[in-house]
Amino acid sequence: MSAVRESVASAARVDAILSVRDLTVRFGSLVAVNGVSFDARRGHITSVIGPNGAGKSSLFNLISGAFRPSAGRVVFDGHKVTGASPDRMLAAGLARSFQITNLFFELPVRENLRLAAQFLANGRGLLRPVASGRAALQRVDELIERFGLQPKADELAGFLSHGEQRRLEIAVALAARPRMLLLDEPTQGMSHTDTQETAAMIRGLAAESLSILLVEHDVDLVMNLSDHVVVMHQGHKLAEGPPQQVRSDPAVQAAYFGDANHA
Ligand SMILES: Nc1ncnc2c1ncn2[C@@H]1O[C@H](COP(=O)(O)OP(=O)(O)OP(=O)(O)O)[C@@H](O)[C@H]1O
Repeated sequence: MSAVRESVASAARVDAILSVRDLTVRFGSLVAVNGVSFDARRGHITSVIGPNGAGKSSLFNLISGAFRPSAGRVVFDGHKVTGASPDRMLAAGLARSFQITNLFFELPVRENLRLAAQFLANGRGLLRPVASGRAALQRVDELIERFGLQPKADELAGFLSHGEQRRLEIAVALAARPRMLLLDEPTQGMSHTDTQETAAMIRGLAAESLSILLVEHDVDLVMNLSDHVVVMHQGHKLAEGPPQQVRSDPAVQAAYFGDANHA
């Protein structure tokens, strides 16, 4: 490798908050994710797209620690976190929001946020304090305002609308001040208006230096939001690059947009 290429490669590495290398997961004879490598840069919105069954959710689950890879590694902020549980990932600064899985429906909105701001789970069902009660309450107030949840703050999470629950889910993921947020289809099941609001919210978070990895079906949303797009197809990485470059890549058009047009 030439000196210039080497220094460019090294600059890219310095800027990467998340590096995925040769990540692979097999389910029996099916290789759902097959040797996938990419970097997500600090403060950027990186998105993973691909047609149905491409391996997006499996990749998300591998990165967030829900699945253990058959091979490959995940490095977050310089630390190897391959196969670490979601709780350990959160403690390291990598939060995930996966549909509506982090909410206590029988508790008020405010209490859901307070628990997430004050404690981290340790994977054995035990909670360890990470912020004082006062600091946690301050964080809760910030998040309630930030996510427009003031009118709902004292309602039970189970009584919120679907869109509000998705918003609260993201607020809960952010309560412990992670440096990176993984989002799996954050606008799934949302109205057009809620989708636009969520997109603006994601953009706002990135503008405040939060690094974001988005796994998403909605091509237009991804193309509008992302700094960098990774396209998956049949478990492999098919292409990656800035949105416009990826959109015009003939292999992507054939494999992805062709399929999408006929979906
Ligand atoms: N836990 C599992 N056990 C067995 N096979 C699985 C499992 N999870 C996913 N698969 C298979 O792996 C392949 C990739 O699935 P995955 O859900 O990762 O794709 P996707 O791109 O997220 O698809 P979609 O957009 O439809 O959600 C599919 O063939 C799926 O059936």
